[in-house]
Amino acid sequence: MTLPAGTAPVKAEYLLPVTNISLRSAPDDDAAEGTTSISRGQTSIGYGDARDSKSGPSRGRMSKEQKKAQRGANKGRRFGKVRDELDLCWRVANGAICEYGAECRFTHDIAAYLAAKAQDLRIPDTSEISNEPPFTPDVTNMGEPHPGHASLDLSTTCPIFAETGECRYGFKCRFLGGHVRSDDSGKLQLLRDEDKKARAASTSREVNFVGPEIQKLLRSRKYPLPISDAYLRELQEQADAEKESKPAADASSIVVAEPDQEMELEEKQVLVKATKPLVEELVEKRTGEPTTVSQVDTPDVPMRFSEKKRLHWSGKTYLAPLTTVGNLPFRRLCVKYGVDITCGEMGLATSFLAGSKEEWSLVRRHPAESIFGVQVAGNKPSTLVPTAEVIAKECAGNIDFVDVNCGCPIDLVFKAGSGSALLDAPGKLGKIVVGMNKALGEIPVTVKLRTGVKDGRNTAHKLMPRAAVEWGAGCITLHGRTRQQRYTRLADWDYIRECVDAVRGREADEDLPPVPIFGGGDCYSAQDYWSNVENTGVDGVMVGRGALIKPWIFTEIKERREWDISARERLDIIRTYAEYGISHFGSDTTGINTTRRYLCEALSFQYRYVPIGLLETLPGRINDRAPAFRGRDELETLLASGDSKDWVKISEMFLGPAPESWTFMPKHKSNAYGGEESQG
Ligand SMILES: Cc1cc2nc3c(=O)[nH]c(=O)nc-3n(C[C@H](O)[C@H](O)[C@H](O)COP(=O)(O)O)c2cc1C
Repeated sequence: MTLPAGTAPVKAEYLLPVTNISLRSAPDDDAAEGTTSISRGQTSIGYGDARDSKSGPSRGRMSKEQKKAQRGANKGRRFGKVRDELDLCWRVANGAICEYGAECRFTHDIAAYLAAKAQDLRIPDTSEISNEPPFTPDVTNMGEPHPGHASLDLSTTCPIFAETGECRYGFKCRFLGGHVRSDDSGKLQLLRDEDKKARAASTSREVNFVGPEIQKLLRSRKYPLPISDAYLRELQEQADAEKESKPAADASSIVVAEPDQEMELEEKQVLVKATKPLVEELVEKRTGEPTTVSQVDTPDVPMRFSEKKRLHWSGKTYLAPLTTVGNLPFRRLCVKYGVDITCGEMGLATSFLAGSKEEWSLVRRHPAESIFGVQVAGNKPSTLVPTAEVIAKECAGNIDFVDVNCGCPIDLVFKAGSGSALLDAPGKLGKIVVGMNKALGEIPVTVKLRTGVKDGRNTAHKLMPRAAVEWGAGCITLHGRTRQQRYTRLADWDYIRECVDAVRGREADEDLPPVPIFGGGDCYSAQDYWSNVENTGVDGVMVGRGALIKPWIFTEIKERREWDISARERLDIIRTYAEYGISHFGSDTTGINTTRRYLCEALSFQYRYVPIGLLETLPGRINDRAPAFRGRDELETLLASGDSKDWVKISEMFLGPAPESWTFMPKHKSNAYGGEESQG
């Protein structure tokens, strides 16, 4: 049988009978990039929030394309919290005394709370998993029920307690039986493992908690920002001076003007002045030779470029920043499978400065993430530079780089002049990168670009040499697509090679050592990875969807092999994700169901993997559409299901039954679980 071009070459024996042969509907990665994010509060627009958000354009005001893009997508994705029936006071839950006493609005009655609480959970070991339905044992069967408290299973293991020697969820934990015992009087006591606690302090504790006090200071604009203030004053003074001295400007000394670029002449002149001392410092640092021009730095800007850390990233693997799905548990999973560099989800500078709790949660890092950065988006120095300064101060010692998003394609971000709009505003971008470099002290600034805004009008080859040589970017990543281009067309790796050449040429002219350059787009196998490195001269490939669909891709890349992973091994990955999710989101009822939601988001990518053992030719390709196929066993078939009800079923193997009140709204209406969408 001949399959249509662009179809994954699945061997005949795995294809479903001819009458059933249909291609799976093409996954919409544009929608995924644009609509996966949860609403992170009013001040915040994540990659996906733009269209999910109430503040997005009304349908009446949308363009034809916007309306088309929305068709079939779940616009108002909201994920409510699932709570216990009785709400136990947090202090009492941790064995402490609540100062509010009888006035507290939460219950202090532990026995009553436990009587109403859903029963303990147990995450089955993979050795208990079979390849046939029901696959996992009934996790609601309790191994060792507590004689006095029916909801407690003394045989269970709490992933947080097992890792850190204590569980911050105390009596609220859904694995409570794993860290509670009755004392002689029959009273329940929470357990602690002091040795493990001490050991875990450096290996398991997440870092970069920016708490309510700092958030409040930011909200009230009382957070001190001396470096940003000095830099912004400097820019302002230069702008004023330029205005006064008009038309004295010598246009020949000004940075290359692009006919289609929106930057004003004045703005460019300011940039030239503002960046000059920094360029000289950089040249001196990278060549070891003194420059001829004066290089006195602004006295109230303490950090000099010469103190910047250089990034030695050549040969390292890099997981792309991925809103919603690139959360901490997922990044940790990719570290387990070999990734070296991880980057948090995009956060908005304005939301960081507004003290948004949700935005500040994006800077959290797991100690397993050995090279970790935070990504910010914004449209001007006056928001991005202060954001960098706060990050440098609050995350000191726990952050390896800050990345500027110059690629986000979504309308609300683009129209505000942020994300990919910066590709057409080199003057502004230069001021942003230079200012952030100052504000960040020794922490490097990196930039992530698309090739350009419009098809046929690439700009990256002009921006990248300037970012490397003039603005002091510590690393550049280039996604080989324009803003306009959709994921259905392949990334332009030839152009990526041109951009690498342009940077290397400029560095050679200035006698500067190379900054690392990562290319990105469509990498789905070790073969893709290494051929892109060899053919284009990039230092590495940033992997996005390839890692979402097959988180083990980093092992393949490192070991230069294609891994015919079994369904059971994949289930092991899912189990690990569930454990990491609980560690991060919490082991109480709310945390379990938040983990379930993000696990389902992860599965909404993982189901797309067509096992390579089923293919006629290797390697698999990311853009191939899968015909309807069955796996080598029923478990493999289940893992290939695009039905969100199956993703929930898989989550139930590890997280217990989904509560009735729980809903999951995937990106497409057609397969919503639990909500109205699924019923109508
Ligand atoms: C679901 C999703 C979320 C994304 N979120 C971000 C983001 O927060 N910041 C960013 O710079 N790029 C984001 N991107 C783009 C990726 O980082 C990457 O550049 C792009 O997917 C191309 O790489 P790939 O072909 O390997 O997926 C996102 C992409 C997807 C599919």
